[in-house]
Amino acid sequence: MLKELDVNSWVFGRRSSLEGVYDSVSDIVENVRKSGDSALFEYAKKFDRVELESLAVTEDEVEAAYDEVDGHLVENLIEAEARISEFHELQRRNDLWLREIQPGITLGVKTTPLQRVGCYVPGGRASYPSTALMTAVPARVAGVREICACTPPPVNPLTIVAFDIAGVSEIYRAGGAQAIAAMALGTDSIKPVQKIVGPGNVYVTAAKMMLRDHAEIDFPAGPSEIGIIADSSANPEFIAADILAQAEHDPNAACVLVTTDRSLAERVDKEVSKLLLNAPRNEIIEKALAQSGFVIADSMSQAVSFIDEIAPEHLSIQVSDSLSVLNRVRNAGSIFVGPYAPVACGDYASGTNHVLPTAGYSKVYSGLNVDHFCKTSTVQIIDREGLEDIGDIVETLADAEGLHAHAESVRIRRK
Ligand SMILES: NC(=O)c1ccc[n+]([C@@H]2O[C@H](COP(=O)([O-])OP(=O)(O)OC[C@H]3O[C@@H](n4cnc5c(N)ncnc54)[C@H](O)[C@@H]3O)[C@@H](O)[C@H]2O)c1
Ligand SMILES: N[C@H](CO)Cc1c[nH]c[nH+]1
Ligand SMILES: [Zn+2]
Repeated sequence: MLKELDVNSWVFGRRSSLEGVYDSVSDIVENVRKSGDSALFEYAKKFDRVELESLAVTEDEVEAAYDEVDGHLVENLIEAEARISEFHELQRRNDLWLREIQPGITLGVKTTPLQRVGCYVPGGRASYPSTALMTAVPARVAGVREICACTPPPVNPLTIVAFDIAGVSEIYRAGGAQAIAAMALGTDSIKPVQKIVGPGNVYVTAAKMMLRDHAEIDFPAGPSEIGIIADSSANPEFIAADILAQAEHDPNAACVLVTTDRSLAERVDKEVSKLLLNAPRNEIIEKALAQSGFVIADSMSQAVSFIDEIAPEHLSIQVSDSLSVLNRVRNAGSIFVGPYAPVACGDYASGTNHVLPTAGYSKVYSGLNVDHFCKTSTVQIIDREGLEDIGDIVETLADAEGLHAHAESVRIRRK
């Protein structure tokens, strides 16, 4: 079931799966640009098989959603929200910090939340109330005033409840590339946003990449991935369970086991086949496993460098000296250390964020956090004494650049 992989060609294949949908996504974007709301109604019928009556979810519908869902589920959502909020509160920066660098010169940084952001919450092959929390809670913690959200119809009432718990002010029934286009370009019903965050399938991710001139984005957060680094001390059943857990998201999901022990790879393979027999989403999993597999490394150092090349969305460390691997590894969206840290804990309830870069992008992007919803301005407070101190440098360098007016703006004050 799991085949041996070549790291380089696997990494290349992961990136190119997005390129395959750019043409169809650009048609969808153009249609939303031209026809706005009516394109959203049309695509809901075509892709989600829903005849929409309206795009916006009303306050009455939010109230009705609470009546529809089991109270026990709501309690669990509230508990998860509290854990996610607590971890994200720790990430908040001071609104303003100032430090006197020398007499007369004080420098600092002022942090300002974005005004209006859009959260995309997937809903094609599964519904994702947890992602409603993961996208909106950091925005709320950052202080964003207007948090709008799009998710494909029909919208699960639990997702509506999760939006409400997280503090979302506007919810729209729109999915896929068309939802991203609507939030980036605006339609009659959906006011454009400054930034779009949230995960989705290849269509959603391609649309985010294409519309970056109109709305800033978090990063490409496409089909789920797990990388596992393991040695002979690892439990093959636990590893197989983690593989299935990410594979069940999407036929384009991918799982890679990197190990120094070939016999572990064989045992994991057997466990995967066993677990698959009772997996309700086995059709999706089998497709995802077709682009998954294992890599045999000669040493733990080589295993770490393979993981760094793969740069997985999630990394599970299943080795005897896990802290040494944690210290050495550079590229992974979120890292799960030890046999009792399944990725599913981060998906729902440890408090960390599950919106993470995929397709090798954890080499350059961080997972979703409070900073994604803020921007900073540097500040300088300079008095006469401070200006006297740095005035010569400014005048000299400005003159050297031939920028007379720059130099003069200092000279005029020092007269
Ligand atoms: N990286 C992360 O942080 C993260 C987190 C959670 C989920 N995910 C991923 O999010 C994805 C969710 O995918 P999903 O499909 O369930 O939901 P989705 O909401 O991303 O996509 C559903 C939408 O895709 C569009 N679509 C479907 N087929 C299409 C086609 N042929 N052409 C154009 N558009 C089409 C439709 O508009 C539909 O509403 C999975 O890949 C999952 O692994 C990633
Ligand atoms: N594993 C997903 C990120 O790739 C997040 C998620 C949501 N629900 C379950 N899992
Ligand atoms: Zn998951």
